[in-house]
Amino acid sequence: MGLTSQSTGIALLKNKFAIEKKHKDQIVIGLAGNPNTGKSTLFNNLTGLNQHTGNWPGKTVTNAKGSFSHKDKEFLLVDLPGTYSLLANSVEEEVARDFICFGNPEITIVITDATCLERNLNLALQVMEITDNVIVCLNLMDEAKRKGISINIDTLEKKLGVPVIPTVARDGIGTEELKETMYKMVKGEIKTKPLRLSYNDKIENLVKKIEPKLKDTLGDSFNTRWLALRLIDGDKAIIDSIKEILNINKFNEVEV
Ligand SMILES: Nc1nc2c(ncn2[C@@H]2O[C@H](COP(=O)(O)OP(=O)(O)OP(=O)(O)O)[C@@H](O)[C@H]2O)c(=O)[nH]1
Ligand SMILES: [Mg+2]
Repeated sequence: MGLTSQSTGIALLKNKFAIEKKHKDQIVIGLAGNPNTGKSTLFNNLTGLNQHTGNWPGKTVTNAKGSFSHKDKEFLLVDLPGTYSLLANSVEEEVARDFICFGNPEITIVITDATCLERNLNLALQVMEITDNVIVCLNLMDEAKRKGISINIDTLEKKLGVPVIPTVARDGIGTEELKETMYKMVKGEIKTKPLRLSYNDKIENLVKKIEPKLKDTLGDSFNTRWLALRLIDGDKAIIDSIKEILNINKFNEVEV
């Protein structure tokens, strides 16, 4: 048996989180957000009756996916479990994080509650550390308005370096703008420059040492800077995932 990319640990890990597409041109979009921010409402607005639910492989966490078309593109939307962070403190956080990191969605939309933006931006910043292709959706804008909260969308967009779209998902407001933004991002007409946290010299030096080794092993498929930071954190779930890749590789080499 030859060692093909299909039989390596990297491919197996990717397959674990890969979303089954109806056809290869479907564009996979992850929908992340804190609990109760309107993710499912937005998911229902966008996908209507074209939905399927099941479970994430090996987990009791529900996996809802649905499709919709906009212009000449078809999108496959994945409603991720509601989480406050991606630190993998719970099975929901682990699923959301592993999907964003290993499932390679082309875009991740972070739905935030505009009435308590500060808390919600924590998750958005974590997602923006993993991937460049992020859209921040400011939902519950009606509630924010009722509470006298006003948000300067342009300033927020400039600071975050990714598109920010205000919505009232319950009334379908902002959905068209969101679809158009996804479309333009896929077409390469919108370029992002996500705000990234910078760490002290000690950590950055460690990243410089670890990242090339990860690149040698994993190639360009994953965000190796982010993985290096997790290793420095001593993040057990990520260490296990990387061990899984290495063990499976060794196993395949024996089989060849
Ligand atoms: N006022 C207002 N209510 C909204 C809006 N979007 C969603 N809701 C309501 O907020 C509640 C929560 O919405 P869901 O779509 O279930 O939120 P979720 O993020 O999927 O929640 P979890 O899956 O439990 O994390 C529901 O009662 C919705 O009708 C909005 O823009 N404005
Ligand atoms: Mg939901």
